[in-house]
Amino acid sequence: MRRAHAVADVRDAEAALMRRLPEGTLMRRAAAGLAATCAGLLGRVYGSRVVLLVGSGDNGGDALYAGALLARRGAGVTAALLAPERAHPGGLDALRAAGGLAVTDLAAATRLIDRADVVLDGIVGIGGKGGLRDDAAPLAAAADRSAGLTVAVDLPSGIDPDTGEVPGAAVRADVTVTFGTHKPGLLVDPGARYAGAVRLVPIGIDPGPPVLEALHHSDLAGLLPVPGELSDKYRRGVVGVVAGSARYPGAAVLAVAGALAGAAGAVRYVGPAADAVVRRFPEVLVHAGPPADAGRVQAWVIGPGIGDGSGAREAIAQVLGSGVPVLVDADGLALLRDTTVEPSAELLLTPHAGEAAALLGTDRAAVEAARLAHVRELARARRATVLLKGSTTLVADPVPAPVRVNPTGTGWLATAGSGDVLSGLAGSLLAAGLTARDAGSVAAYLHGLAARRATGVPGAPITAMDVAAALPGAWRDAVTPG
Ligand SMILES: NC(=O)C1=CN([C@@H]2O[C@H](COP(=O)(O)OP(=O)(O)OC[C@H]3O[C@@H](n4cnc5c(N)ncnc54)[C@H](OP(=O)(O)O)[C@@H]3O)[C@@H](O)[C@H]2O)[C@@H](O)CC1
Ligand SMILES: Nc1ncnc2c1ncn2[C@@H]1O[C@H](COP(=O)(O)OP(=O)(O)O)[C@@H](O)[C@H]1O
Ligand SMILES: [K+]
Repeated sequence: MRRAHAVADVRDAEAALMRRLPEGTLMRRAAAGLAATCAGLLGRVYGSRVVLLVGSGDNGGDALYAGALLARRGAGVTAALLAPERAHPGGLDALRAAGGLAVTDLAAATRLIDRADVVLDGIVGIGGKGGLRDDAAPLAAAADRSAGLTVAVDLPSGIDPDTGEVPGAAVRADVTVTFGTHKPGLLVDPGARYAGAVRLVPIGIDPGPPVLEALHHSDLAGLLPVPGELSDKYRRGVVGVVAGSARYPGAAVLAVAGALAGAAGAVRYVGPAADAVVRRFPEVLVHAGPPADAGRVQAWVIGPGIGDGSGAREAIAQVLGSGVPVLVDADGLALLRDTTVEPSAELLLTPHAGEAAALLGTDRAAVEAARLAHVRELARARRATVLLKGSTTLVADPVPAPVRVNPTGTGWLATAGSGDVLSGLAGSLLAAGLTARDAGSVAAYLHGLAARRATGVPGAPITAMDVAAALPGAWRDAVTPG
């Protein structure tokens, strides 16, 4: 599991450790890790051109000490000082002693950035508030234009470390070297898009429980169910899928395709698209009446393509009161706004940003700009586990617990119907006995992995059915050791 901690906890942990260590130890550890990464990226340090963007805090100090280490190995290092009178004095002395230069003329610095092999962004780190200020923004733009690599110190300056919100201009990094632990803003979009490849340099701090966590490949084997000797199709769990309509039969087929690739022993389809479903998947049990009469299931998936007619309203009331976990997606989410039935078991909602916005009474752009805050708010307000789809899919519980962020996926997943496959898959895992939190995050992981397998490298358009077809391979991949 990859974990991210709140800035306040990082600061407390840093203070606790610093009381036990000689002054400057943590900064030296950070700078050494940073310099090692830069050296690796440069290949040959001697004769390379390195520009440091240095702000007024310790983030700039890290950049200066790392610059000093590179200068000692023969790099030409110049620091552009954004706040000359407040630049970290020890770092500045170290850089000068190693033969590096410091400039305060930011126009001259911009010209140096154009020709740099590596630009180190030490403008601001976890002490940053708001977007980049006016003097720093042109330097960030120059680094973006430059052919050299931009390496962010701790996090790209201008992104909010705790939330991933990007309120103004920000540095776009190719690589981020972060210290001690990940910061939530590095893993959640839009901030994650600015971070590039993230490398963690341990500095010995112990910041306690995380606020965010991402499943790692090695976590999957422990979470995915494996049938035992005594398993039969009912013991493995039956998932009921209420999806599709005469108008949208495809949604039923796609949700069922996802459900069949999950861990349930059987899939029971309920709705008017049974013919289309059975033609494609003869193994599915079908039922044309309401869900209450369909036979036993261990979890329901309801919503994709069901519309908002009276049958759909009746169906959502029935499944919410059924006593088994329910996943609500797509049209089902709109119906949830009017239903008065209290869920009788775990509830997992799988909105995209637009659907989450509608449930919260805000707009899509607001949700996309502050995904972490909105997923938490929706989980609290609806007393449900919420899986917010999109790039960096998030899964939040209604009770205080780290939010899960999905590390797999590709922009090619943004294709019609891929969400239906995801809801079927997650519902199947719910039926197999996973909690809503595990079912949602494991499904998102496998779904993203399947999409990557289907799209290949460097990537090409894929359909939702391609994603479903790639799920068994993704599952095998996920449980293969090492
Ligand atoms: N914690 C740890 O374990 C370790 C932390 N370490 C390092 O320390 C870093 C944190 O250092 P920090 O606390 O000095 O804050 P930092 O991020 O440099 O910036 C604060 C200054 O920036 C300014 N400023 C604010 N917003 C701004 C903006 N938008 N645009 C421009 N400027 C802005 C603000 O100044 P003012 O508002 O007064 O002008 C303030 O003085 C951390 O990220 C890591 O790199 C490591 O060395 C080792 C262990
Ligand atoms: N930019 C993106 N990067 C990665 N994945 C994305 C992106 N946009 C959407 N997705 C994923 O694609 C799927 C789309 O689901 P959804 O919006 O419900 O579409 P549909 O309703 O057509 O099935 C979700 O799994 C979502 O997380
Ligand atoms: K930075």
